[in-house]
Amino acid sequence: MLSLHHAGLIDPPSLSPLHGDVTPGEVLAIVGPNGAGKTTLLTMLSGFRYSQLGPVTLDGWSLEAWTPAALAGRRALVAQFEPSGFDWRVRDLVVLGGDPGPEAVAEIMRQLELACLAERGVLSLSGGERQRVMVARALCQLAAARRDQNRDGGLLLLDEPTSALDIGQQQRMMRLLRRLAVERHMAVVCVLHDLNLAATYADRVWLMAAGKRVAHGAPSQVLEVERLALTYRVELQALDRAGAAPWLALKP
Ligand SMILES: Nc1ncnc2c1ncn2[C@@H]1O[C@H](COP(=O)(O)OP(=O)(O)OP(=O)(O)O)[C@@H](O)[C@H]1O
Repeated sequence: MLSLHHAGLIDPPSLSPLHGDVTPGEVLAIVGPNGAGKTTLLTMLSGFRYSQLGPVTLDGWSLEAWTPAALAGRRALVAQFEPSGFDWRVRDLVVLGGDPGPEAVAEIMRQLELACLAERGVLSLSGGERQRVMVARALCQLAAARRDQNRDGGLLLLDEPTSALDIGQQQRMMRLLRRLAVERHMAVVCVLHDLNLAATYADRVWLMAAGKRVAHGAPSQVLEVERLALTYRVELQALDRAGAAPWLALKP
């Protein structure tokens, strides 16, 4: 379990103290306007940047206490902008962070519809294809560690993993993330700009604005039209869906 104990940052960008847990088996969506601090928060949750206030702990240990190798076996980050200098073959790139073996790699490639792209150079791929490759790489990293340590779980952090995907791929990506949480007992943290994806697939939502978490809870509690209108400075209309968070649409 990942826990924040009044964790935050002082340096610009600053993050106001946050308290809370991210638990295995759940999908947590982090939403908020541009510049709200979502990527900064994800960087702190992943241990690439340490909290300057209270600690962030993973399974009871401060992230600072983890060695890079041990941490790489427990959490994987899919960043918003991945370096793409070298024209890796897709098959080689996906196992760069860890190789879980041919069967597991083939399964991950199948899940992300990459099998037919395995021999291609990554620079020749479309934006959406490349985005799926980076998710596959993170899944291979965690699967390799799970196999070596003979356990389930892991923390998967993704920064806007659907930003380049068509709606079909968005649905398949979000369904995959849900399955990984439920069936593999992973904790999935996902920065999303699409509030309807957050409403449909997340168990909980954190709404960020100006470096602060301004609301958190179930999607139906957090994603209220009035709150979003104020936070995003947007005019929205909500279409009711029985038992679920309303479907949000821009007013013309
Ligand atoms: N090194 C830095 N020095 C000063 N300000 C920074 C630095 N890095 C980021 N910022 C600022 O901190 C704020 C939060 O950035 P962050 O990338 O976390 O936002 P975000 O919510 O992920 O935004 P977006 O939705 O546009 O991706 C932004 O205003 C950004 O310009």
